[in-house]
Amino acid sequence: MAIYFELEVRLLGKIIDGKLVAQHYTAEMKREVEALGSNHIVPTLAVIIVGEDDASKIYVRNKHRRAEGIGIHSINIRMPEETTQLALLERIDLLNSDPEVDGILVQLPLPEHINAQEVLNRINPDKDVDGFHPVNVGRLWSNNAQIVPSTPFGIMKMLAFYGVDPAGKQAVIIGRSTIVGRPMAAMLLNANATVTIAHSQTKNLRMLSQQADILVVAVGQSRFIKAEDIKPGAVVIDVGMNRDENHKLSGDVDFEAVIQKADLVTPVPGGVGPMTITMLMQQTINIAKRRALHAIQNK
Ligand SMILES: NC(=O)C1=CN([C@@H]2O[C@H](COP(=O)(O)OP(=O)(O)OC[C@H]3O[C@@H](n4cnc5c(N)ncnc54)[C@H](OP(=O)(O)O)[C@@H]3O)[C@@H](O)[C@H]2O)C=CC1
Ligand SMILES: Nc1nc(=O)c2c([nH]1)NC[C@@H]1CN(c3ccc(C(=O)N[C@@H](CCC(=O)O)C(=O)O)cc3)C=[N+]21
Repeated sequence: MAIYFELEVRLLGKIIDGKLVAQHYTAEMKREVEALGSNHIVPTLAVIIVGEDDASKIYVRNKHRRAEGIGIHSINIRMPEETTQLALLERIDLLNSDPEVDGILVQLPLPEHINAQEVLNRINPDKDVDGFHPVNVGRLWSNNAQIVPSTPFGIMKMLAFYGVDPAGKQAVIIGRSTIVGRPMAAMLLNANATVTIAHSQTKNLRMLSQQADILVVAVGQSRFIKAEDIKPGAVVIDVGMNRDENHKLSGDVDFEAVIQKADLVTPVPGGVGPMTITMLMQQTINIAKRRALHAIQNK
C-alpha cells in the first residue's frame, strides 16, 4: 500500500508557478530601474485603449499596477469607441516622437472599423514593446530578435526556470495568432525544437498533440485539451483565458486531469498571464536601457 502511494505521488506532475517566476524577474527589474534612475531615466510605457472591452480593462489595470510597483511610469491613454483610424494614427505619432516614452502598446482587440495591422505598422519598431510590428516579426523569424511578443517570451522564461530545454523536443502549438501561436513557434524553433503549428483546419489534431513533448494550447476554449490528448510526461502550457457565466476564469486545458499524466503544467490563473505582464515590463526596461546608452554616447 505504501509503495503504491509513493508511486502515485511520483507520477503526479508539477505545477509551473508563473507567479513565482514573475517574482524572480520582478526583483531583478527593480534593481535595473534603480540603476536607470541614477542616470535620470524612468522607463515609460504608454498603453492606448480604444473602446470599452471588459477583458482589456482588467488586463490594463493589472499592467498599470505591476508597472508602478516596479518603478516603471505607466501612462494609460483612453480613446472612445468611435475614434477614427486617423486620430489613432496621430496619437501614435505623438508617442513615437516623445523622447520620454519607451514602450508603446495598443491594446487588442480594436473596434471593427479600425484596421489593426495599419495601426501596429505605425508604431516605431524601436518602441514596439509588444513586438507586433513587421520589422520585429521578421527579426524574430530570422533568429535576430530584439523586441518580441510578451506571452510566448514569458513561456520561454518559464520553461528555462523549470529546466526544460526545447532542443530536439517535439513541440506542438495549437493556435496560429500573431500574438501567441506564431511567435511561440518562432521562439521554440530558435531554441532548436521541432515545431508543429496546428489550427482549426488541422486534421487528426489528437494524433499530433499526443506526440508533443511540449504542448502549447492557445485556442480560447475551456477544457479543449484533456488527459487522453497528451503524451505521458509532457510539458503542457495553457495560454487560454476563458470566462464562464459566473466570471470564473479557466484555461484551455483540463488541469486536474492533465496534471495526473503530464510532467509540468501551467495553471490558469497564475501561469502564463502573470509572465506576460512581467515580460512586457522587462522589455520596456530594455528599451529604456538603449535610451540610456544613446544618452551617454551623445554627451
Ligand atoms: N495569458 C495570456 O497572457 C494571454 C492569453 N490569451 C488567451 O489565449 C487564447 C488564444 O488567444 P489568441 O491566440 O489571441 O486567439 P485567436 O482567437 O486569435 O486564435 C485562436 C487560434 O485557435 C485556433 N482554433 C480555434 N478552434 C480550434 C480547434 N477546434 N482546433 C484547433 N485550433 C483551433 C484558431 O484557428 P484558425 O486560425 O484556423 O482560426 C486560431 O489560430 C484566448 O483564450 C486568449 O484570451 C491571449 C493572449 C495572452
Ligand atoms: N496589445 C496587446 N498585447 C497583449 O499582450 C494583449 C492584448 N493586446 N490584448 C489582450 C491579451 C490578453 N493578455 C493578458 C495578459 C495577462 C493576463 C493576466 O494577468 N492574467 C492573470 C489573471 C487575470 C485575472 O484574474 O483576470 C493570470 O492568468 O493569472 C491576462 C491576459 C494580454 N494580451
